[in-house]
Amino acid sequence: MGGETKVYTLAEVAPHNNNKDCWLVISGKVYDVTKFLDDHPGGDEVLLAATGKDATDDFEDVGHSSSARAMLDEYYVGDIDSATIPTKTKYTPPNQPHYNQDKTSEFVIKLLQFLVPLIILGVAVGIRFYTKQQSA
Ligand code: HEM
Repeated sequence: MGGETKVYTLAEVAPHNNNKDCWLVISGKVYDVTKFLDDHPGGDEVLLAATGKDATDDFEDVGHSSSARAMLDEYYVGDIDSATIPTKTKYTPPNQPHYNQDKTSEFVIKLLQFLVPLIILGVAVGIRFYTKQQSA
């Protein structure tokens, strides 16, 4: 009976971002929560703040109950074209071997900074000791 699932782009969903018309994207699905705004135990502001983006993390971070999850069906209007959701910025770790190499030379420099004055001091004390002995 029902027609095909409507697939929305994020650009189509994003304008539904006010208290007269509020759509959310959660776990790949689009929900029209306009009628739920006043009833949401977490308040309407958090829902409005979660519009225009993938609100999955916002929804999950709250740890919604299973009854809250069951309510989702009621507001379902279609699916989101996931290609239109900007992917999360991938963290690319710094070049590891190079980074390690840098660390090693940093360590050697620190060690030298510590050792060189000690060596100079040691040599100076040695010379002083030696010359004192000779003149005595
Ligand atoms: C259609 C989507 C949503 C539905 C059906 C929904 C439903 C509910 C329900 C039933 C509760 C009561 C506690 C529970 O049963 O878990 C709740 C609490 C809450 N919701 Fe949502 N929620 C939705 C989306 C969101 C989003 C996108 C946010 C954004 C952060 C959010 C934030 C909160 C917060 C902060 C509470 C806690 C309120 C409190 O305990 O004081 N909700 N929600």
